Amino acid sequence: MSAVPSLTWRAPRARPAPEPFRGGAAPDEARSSGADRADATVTLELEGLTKAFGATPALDAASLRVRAGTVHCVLGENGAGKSTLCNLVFGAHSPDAGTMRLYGEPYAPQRPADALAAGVAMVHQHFSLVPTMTVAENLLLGTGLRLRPPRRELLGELDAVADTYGLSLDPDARVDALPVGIRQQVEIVKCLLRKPRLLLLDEPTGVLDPAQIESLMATCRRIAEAGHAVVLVTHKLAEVARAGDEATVLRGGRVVGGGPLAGIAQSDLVAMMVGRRVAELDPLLAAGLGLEGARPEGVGPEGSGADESAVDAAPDGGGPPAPGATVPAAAAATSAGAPRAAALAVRGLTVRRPDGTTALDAVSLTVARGEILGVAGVEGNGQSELGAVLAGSLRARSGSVELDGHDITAAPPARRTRLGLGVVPEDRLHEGCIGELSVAENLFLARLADFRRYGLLDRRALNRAADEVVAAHAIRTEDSRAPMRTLSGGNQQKVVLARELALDPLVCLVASQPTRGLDIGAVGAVVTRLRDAAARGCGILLISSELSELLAVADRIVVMYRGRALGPVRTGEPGARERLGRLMTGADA
Ligand SMILES: Nc1ncnc2c1ncn2[C@@H]1O[C@H](COP(=O)(O)OP(=O)(O)OP(=O)(O)O)[C@@H](O)[C@H]1O
Repeated sequence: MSAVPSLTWRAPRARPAPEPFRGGAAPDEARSSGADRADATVTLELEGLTKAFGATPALDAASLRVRAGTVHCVLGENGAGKSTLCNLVFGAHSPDAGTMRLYGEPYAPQRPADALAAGVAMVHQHFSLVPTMTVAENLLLGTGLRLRPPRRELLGELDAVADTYGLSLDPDARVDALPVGIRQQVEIVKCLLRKPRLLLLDEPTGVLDPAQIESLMATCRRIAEAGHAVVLVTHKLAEVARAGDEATVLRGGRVVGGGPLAGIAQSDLVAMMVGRRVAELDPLLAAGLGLEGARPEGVGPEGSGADESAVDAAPDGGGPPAPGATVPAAAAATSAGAPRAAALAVRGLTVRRPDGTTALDAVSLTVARGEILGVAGVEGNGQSELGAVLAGSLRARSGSVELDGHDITAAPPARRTRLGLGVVPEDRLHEGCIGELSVAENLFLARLADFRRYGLLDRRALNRAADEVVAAHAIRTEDSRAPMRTLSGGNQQKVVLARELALDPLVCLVASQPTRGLDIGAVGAVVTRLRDAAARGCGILLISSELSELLAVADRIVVMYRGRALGPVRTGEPGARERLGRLMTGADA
């Protein structure tokens, strides 16, 4: 284990007096006069805020103060109550007990419209845009019916946002044709157009690429420097370091610590988040958190002997280790010289988008048994389409896909699953699970027939089996019979991963952004499970926007650039990160 990568908190900033939000006046007069009367240095004050969902205590007597002119980070494990806190402030839920004050005035929003009228805007974990409408139509919807400005005015305001924050959008693009990172930017711009005094950002960076994250962090700083406030929910300490002034850490719904970041050591912050002292942070965990320098330069998984001659060089011969064989992770990737069977072979995949542009351009790649092949790239270069074609939800124009020697090019998803293809989709909520079904049903979605007795579903056996998986994967739910939609975002992700990793047989796992939204401990657990699966002979295609994570986990990495698969780059070779960076920007394409 190596030491925690060095990370310095920024010094606290001088706090300028609140001033009108750049680009326009406050939405209503009452707001600014309220602010004048009250303690202008505190934007939001929560006192004893409590919320339970049935028997589940989501937030337990939480108190915190968000000062004007600051970015206040809210941190904690999956299910700690972070989204619940934001939803209470945004009026999406009502507290069971406790009080809120906004700029010193009593504040009790009954619905999001009340919060918006008070100058509080929120970017949710999950998208709230209408996919079949254009960006402009969505933004017009976002302004509310009463104050709906004409399109001309909207375009002017979009220009102002672009000037101030560097976030420019094509107003005529249809939302469903946009990559997820750009969709998230539309959500953010929708909030900025409201000129909020308090912006709540609930894990906004999961779908953003590094440049977009940097631009969002700069946006947070600009809002704070204009005297307003941002509540930033994140699992990434690098973002806390980049943009935060103060932090509050939640665990099990309770505030367990926090304060100005200048006065908190990073190790103390991590200890507060996970509930125990962590002397050293595993580089893999650090990578999952987006901390740069998590792994020494050019050092990949030990002894990686994966074939690096060409993207589509298919190893042949050499069977997988026996299922369940306890091969150390590094050893599975080793077998230097011994060619290994292809778990997945993709040849010449070509996909065109509805607008005629090329999403995949003759992509060929091979994932060997026991290998973790990473797929890197700036968002929107074909990674999503590659994942969708492999999952069977998108048809390629030409090319072929073979799983363990079986042609699955035109196979429906169920046949792919039967043959041993696990899929963790990018959009877990809409494609990975069914919100209205129970956690247990979601965990065994493809295997419900195994629990049939006398033609009926043996729910008791199903729930018992689910309880075991829930415990093994540290999924936070009161009951495995609870509807999936009641789980926190990170816990939904854990369910999808647990289900796909339990497939039998599991020949290949296509995992798109599998650690997105996971807390510090869960990222480490996922990385370990992926390595264990590879050690058992499963091939893993790991599509991730976290280059550090790919460098830490994968044997080889291909880069998607304008629909082409470039590379591969072996993670162990010196200068791997630089080479990948050049491929991602097209410099070496
Ligand atoms: N609508 C709901 N119905 C039932 N339980 C809920 C609901 N919303 C949240 N919960 C529960 O409240 C607890 C806190 O959830 P919350 O979404 O606030 O966590 P979080 O800290 O945001 O987690 P994550 O990092 O995974 O997003 C969890 O146990 C969750 O299952």
